[in-house]
Amino acid sequence: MSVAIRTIESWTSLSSNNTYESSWTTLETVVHNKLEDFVEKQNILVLYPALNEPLSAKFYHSHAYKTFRTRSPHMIHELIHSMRENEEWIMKRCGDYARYDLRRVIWSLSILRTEILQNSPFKLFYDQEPDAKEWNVAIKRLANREKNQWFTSTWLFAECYLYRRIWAAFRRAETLRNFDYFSPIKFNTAQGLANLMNNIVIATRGLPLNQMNFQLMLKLSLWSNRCDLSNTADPPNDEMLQLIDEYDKDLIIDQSMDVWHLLSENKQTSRQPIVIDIVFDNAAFELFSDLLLAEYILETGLAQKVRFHVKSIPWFVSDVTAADFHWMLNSFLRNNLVELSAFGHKMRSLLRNQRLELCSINDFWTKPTGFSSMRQLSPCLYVELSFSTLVIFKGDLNYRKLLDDINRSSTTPFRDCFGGFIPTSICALRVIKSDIYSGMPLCTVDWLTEDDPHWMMRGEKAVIQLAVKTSP
Ligand SMILES: O=P(O)(O)OC[C@@]1(O)O[C@H](CO)[C@@H](O)[C@@H]1O
Repeated sequence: MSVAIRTIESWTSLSSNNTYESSWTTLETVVHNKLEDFVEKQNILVLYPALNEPLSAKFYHSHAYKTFRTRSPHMIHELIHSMRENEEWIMKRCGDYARYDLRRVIWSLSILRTEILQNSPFKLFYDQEPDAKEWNVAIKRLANREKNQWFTSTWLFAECYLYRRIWAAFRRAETLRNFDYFSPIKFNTAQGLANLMNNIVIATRGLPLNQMNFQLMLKLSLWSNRCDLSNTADPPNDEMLQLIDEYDKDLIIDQSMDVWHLLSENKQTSRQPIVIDIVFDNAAFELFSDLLLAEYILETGLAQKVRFHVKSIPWFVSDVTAADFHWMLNSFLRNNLVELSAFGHKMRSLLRNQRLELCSINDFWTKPTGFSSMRQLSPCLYVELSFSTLVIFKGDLNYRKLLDDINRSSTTPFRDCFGGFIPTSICALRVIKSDIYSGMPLCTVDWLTEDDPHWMMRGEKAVIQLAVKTSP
């Protein structure tokens, strides 16, 4: 969006003979015609996503289309800007030669940006990374079906490919191969929120075990998903904790009570130590609120262990990597704010006595596939999850992967959309940021869309959904 705004501004300042209004109208027509050209040339269908098909940018009225037309090119533009702006800082971390490597990386990123805007075919990976072969097989398979371009392939494949390409550009550079290029934005955001996090720590000390408090912690973790850094960059509200009840009006499906019943009944009956998994989404505030939820679950005996899952490479801008996790923990430990620092010490001791566990890195989480293929592609991970009482999937992308990114009718029951993926009971905490749904009340999506065709991209509405795995 802001890329378009910049173009508009520079154009209007050049055409000094025109009034602002007429230049604006002329420009709108130019932009519109250009868009029409693109739509026609690239065979974009001026339709909403087709039912029962995977989401794809080939549908003009879709978030996928918007992603590759504006969001992703803008994200790359911002990344280049951030690399330039942080050059000195990067050189301090990665050595003087990083200056030259940065030039090459920026050049590769600009090419990537152009490829998206021109809807070019996907290129193969020529790097030595263990997953390169697998990616190339998948790309060649798509090429055979003429679906190997940004706008014609599935959205999930293309967007995962985008982040794998960005990673490849940095991996090729000797001094930058282990540098997380999204870390400046993740670290700065987290640092700016220290006071808010400290206040929330104070307000949540010693919360007794009851349904209300459990729902509060679960919902805090849910609404923190509003604060990803790729889609909704708005900072969390200072009064977030106090506003949770008010946010209920935006909670379209709220199964938090069912989650409570599942866990509290399990606490009474289980003879085994109870394990719960959280598949993280975003770093900074969302990660903090997920840690708070884990702490509450352990303190109140709803589980004896909570395991965390992170991404193996920098992903979708703000997804949590192992380095982000450790960075955040250390930043708490070193913090001058007493309660935040005490929270850091508590987390560290829970990790040391293995009541919290950061699971070993698994590259399944960054594969361009939905979770229905986990059993086949990553059987050990599937088995590991099946020992858990509940897996909590955070965020929009995990939700899309749960549904295999297929646009089913919005009222299809949640569990019926998993394509057989049910290692254990599954809870999704998702702020809606894309055009895919399940288990929605009849007509809800139609009514919301009638009021505001872009509601699903705004990250204002949310769902808490649960699929219980019953014993065979
Ligand atoms: O997963 P998250 O952080 O909640 O969602 C972030 C997001 O930008 O990533 C996805 C792809 O762009 C979208 O589905 C979504 O809008």
